[in-house]
Amino acid sequence: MLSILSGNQVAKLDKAYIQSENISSWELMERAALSFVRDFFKRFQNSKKKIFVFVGPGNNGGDGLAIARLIADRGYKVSVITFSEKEKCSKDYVINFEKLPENTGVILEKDFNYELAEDGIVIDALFGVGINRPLEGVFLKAVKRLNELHANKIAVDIPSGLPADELVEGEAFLAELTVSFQFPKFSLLFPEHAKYIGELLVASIGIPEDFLMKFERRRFFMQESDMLPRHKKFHAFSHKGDFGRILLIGGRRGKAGAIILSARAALRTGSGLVHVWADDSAVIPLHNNCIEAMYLDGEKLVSMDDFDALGIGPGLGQVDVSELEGILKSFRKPLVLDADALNLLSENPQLWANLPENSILTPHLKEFERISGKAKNQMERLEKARSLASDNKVYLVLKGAFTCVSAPDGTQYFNSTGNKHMATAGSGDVLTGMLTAMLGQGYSPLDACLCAVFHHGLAGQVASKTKGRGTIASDIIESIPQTFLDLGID
Ligand SMILES: NC(=O)C1=CN([C@@H]2O[C@H](COP(=O)(O)OP(=O)(O)OC[C@H]3O[C@@H](n4cnc5c(N)ncnc54)[C@H](OP(=O)(O)O)[C@@H]3O)[C@@H](O)[C@H]2O)[C@@H](O)CC1
Ligand SMILES: Nc1ncnc2c1ncn2[C@@H]1O[C@H](COP(=O)(O)OP(=O)(O)O)[C@@H](O)[C@H]1O
Ligand SMILES: [K+]
Repeated sequence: MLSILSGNQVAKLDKAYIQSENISSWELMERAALSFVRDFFKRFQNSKKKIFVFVGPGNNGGDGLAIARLIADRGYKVSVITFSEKEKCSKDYVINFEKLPENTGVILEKDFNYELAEDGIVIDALFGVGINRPLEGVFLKAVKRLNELHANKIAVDIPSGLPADELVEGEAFLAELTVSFQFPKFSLLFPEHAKYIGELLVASIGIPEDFLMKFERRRFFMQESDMLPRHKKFHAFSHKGDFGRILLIGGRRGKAGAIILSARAALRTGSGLVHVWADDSAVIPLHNNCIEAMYLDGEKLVSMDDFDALGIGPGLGQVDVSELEGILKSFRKPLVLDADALNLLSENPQLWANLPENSILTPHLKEFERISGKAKNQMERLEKARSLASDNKVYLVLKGAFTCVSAPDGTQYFNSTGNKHMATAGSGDVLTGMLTAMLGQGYSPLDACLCAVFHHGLAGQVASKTKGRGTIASDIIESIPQTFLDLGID
């Protein structure tokens, strides 16, 4: 798994890796620059726009100089704007400065009049993870000016001004694209920083995942390569019982849609048998929209033990707390709690005691706030999520961009799939169905969380390729099978 290191671990990582590989720090910087340039040309190949690279005094500036050289080598017109005399800059900055081709325009800040082409491309290599105070002086002036400019703007490693692990103070570069090296810096995952980051790409510089794990094992960024080993394998003689018999509870008082979405998502995730326990108002919509699911009247339910997994909450409404308490007491395996079930939990904290260990809770930000109180910002929210998961021995799936799965052992896993088009009614119900399906198939709760969250995001990406902002939850469901095909999981 890909670890997310804190900014102050980067220099240590760098040092250990170059020692173990017997390469120079310059070579590692060259790899970073090469991988940036690869992503850069995916977007700007054949662009006639003028390119301006703004470099700071440290290794982020060094990256910028190497990037300027590599772009200029391909015949593009590049200007470098630097703010510091060479003597005050890092070793690899100096090496790369001296390697700049002669046709690169180098402008020292004091000669710089800030008349930049509106239709140019700006590459921000002022500061990376080594920033240790808010921007001020000439750097602040430059970033403010660049932020007013209608040019294409790309940040190297992290938009200058953002600290690697904390919330920004003051000004920062507003990028449309951020190419972060090796792993996303923690602060790039905060919703508060969305406007600075634009699209986020993570560019490998070749340091293996297990090498990163020597430095950090508390925060991970989920990768496609993590999926295959976590998925369950079925064989030629597998029967529908092996694919799980699940029960979804919700869809009460005219809110059938939510539980139908969950049921359809569970079936598309490969669930063998899907039962829906709702009230009478759901019978006709269920039969019309999901003929594969079985309707169940709670009155006639004999034993919960018949089910491999249970998902409860979508469209459940405000049921009596004793009903939820009864269900929790009679089902002793990990289950999935979402939506109204989470609201009941927040209003009736005594229910925590009845939650089976390793259950999965899937709040969005508002539901999470009801459970755990207001948080000042995402950092505080993530800490609350971590404590809630470990104090109560549950998996907490805090939904949103970069959904975070907090495990009972305190580890946090951030999702790398999904996009803004998933912010549509019912997409959370889809996730509940997928999670319950995987639990029912015998995935461990951790594997169910990681696989369901990852595939759910991928399905959103697949759906939005053709539907864009018109993507609806049903499109996400219909795209689930493609995600299994794409990842080679049969
Ligand atoms: N292993 C990896 O992942 C690799 C990482 N690589 C790259 O290295 C980058 C980290 O480089 P880095 O450590 O040299 O820090 P960097 O961000 O350039 O800034 C430090 C300089 O800025 C200064 N300074 C700080 N704040 C300031 C302020 N507000 N206003 C003014 N000055 C300020 C500070 O000096 P100070 O003033 O504190 O003495 C120092 O001179 C990383 O982000 C990535 O791009 C790749 O090359 C390959 C491998
Ligand atoms: N901007 C976004 N980027 C990625 N995923 C998103 C984004 N917005 C929402 N999602 C995903 O969509 C789902 C929305 O869930 P939720 O808010 O519970 O929706 P609903 O209650 O309508 O079913 C979550 O899984 C969330 O991670
Ligand atoms: K930068």
